Amino acid sequence: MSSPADFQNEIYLNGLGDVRPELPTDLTVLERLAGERIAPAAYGYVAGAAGTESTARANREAFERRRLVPRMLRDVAVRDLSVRLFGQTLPVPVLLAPIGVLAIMHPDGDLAVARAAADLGVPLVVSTAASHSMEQAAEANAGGLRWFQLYWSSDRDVVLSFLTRASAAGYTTLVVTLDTHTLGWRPRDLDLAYLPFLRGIGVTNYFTDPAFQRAVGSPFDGDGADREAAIMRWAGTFGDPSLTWDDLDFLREHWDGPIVLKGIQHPDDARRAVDAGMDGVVVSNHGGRQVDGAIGSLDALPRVAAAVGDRITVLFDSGIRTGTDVIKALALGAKAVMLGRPYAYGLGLAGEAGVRHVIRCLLAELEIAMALVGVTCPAEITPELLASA
Ligand SMILES: Cc1cc2nc3c(=O)[nH]c(=O)nc-3n(C[C@H](O)[C@H](O)[C@H](O)COP(=O)(O)O)c2cc1C
Ligand SMILES: O=C(O)C(=O)c1ccccc1
Repeated sequence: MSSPADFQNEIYLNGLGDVRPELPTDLTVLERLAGERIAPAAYGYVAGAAGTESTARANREAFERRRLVPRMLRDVAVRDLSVRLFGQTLPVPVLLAPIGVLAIMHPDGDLAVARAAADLGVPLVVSTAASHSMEQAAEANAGGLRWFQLYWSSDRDVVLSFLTRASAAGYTTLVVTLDTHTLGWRPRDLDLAYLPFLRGIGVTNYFTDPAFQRAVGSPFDGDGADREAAIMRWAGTFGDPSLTWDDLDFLREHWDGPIVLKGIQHPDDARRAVDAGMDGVVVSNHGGRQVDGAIGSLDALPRVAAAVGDRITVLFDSGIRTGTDVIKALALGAKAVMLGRPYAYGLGLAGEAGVRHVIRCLLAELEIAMALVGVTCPAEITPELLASA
């Protein structure tokens, strides 16, 4: 049986034949490389964050501030990275975060990511704003575990249609993103006046949707004069800032599987998620892309985890860059984490191979670090592994 940590041996053995990895194995270095090689507007869209980007920095700083305290002589020869979530076994406590408009990184976009995820056994969350349709992504992800991320459109017919399509395409869990009913103020994109959607990227799920097509006026082929009308319709209905907690009943009624709320930072909101009958929350600040000055996501995690206890599942994202980051988030109460920007950079640098590289680096480092801090499985990762602040 191969394990993620074997990637380390593979790299060193390849070195005997003078073959070295084509991309950096430190994902923060890979991020810098992406800044040098990827077209500025596209790179800026991915790397950018809201305002002065202080929250994006706070996300990283919250990880830097916490330190692990390794334990010795605990027999870590046999490791099992799997976790049980919502009645499913995930091979690793890591999922790929939903990232829209991936085609700005590489023409294969979501298909390359979906293939790499299925191949490496990493569950994938496909974005509503994907560059390929959710059905195409599902096909590329055949045999993989996939969840669907919903941007809750102000057009309820479109929401219903998305839920029906997602269920039919084998998406098991619904991730509802609450923090982006409106785009944050993003100076990098504003300064370049660059928004991919207005160029028709990231709208495929809408353009292929029968309810959306009806609203624009059929027949609609996504071309010519129709196209502009469709993009404007998208811009006008993408989010619904009027939503409240009561609206969650609508989703419960129309989605059979687990529902997870993404973008939770306050413990009271986490409690409300429990009260609303949700199955989980993702502690996330959208990678600092929405509210500049918001709390670093890892700093929000302990109080959210304490608020919900074991009643629902706590997931985490925003700032995961290394295997030890995963350990820190799990130690503070997350059951699993979502990896964001790094895999988009991998995609931009080297397509599917780049995504594979990023995933393999993160998981290898995670398994190795788990063994070195003295744990054999995610359940053994507890707050005692952290130095008290
Ligand atoms: C380019 C880009 C596009 C994103 N698109 C979506 C999206 O469509 N849906 C969503 O819920 N989150 C989206 N996110 C947020 C990610 O799911 C995740 O919360 C964030 O990337 C975590 O921060 P990190 O990448 O710095 O770790 C996007 C993030 C980036 C960088
Ligand atoms: O760019 C984003 O952060 C994002 O999540 C997004 C994706 C699609 C539409 C609008 C925002």
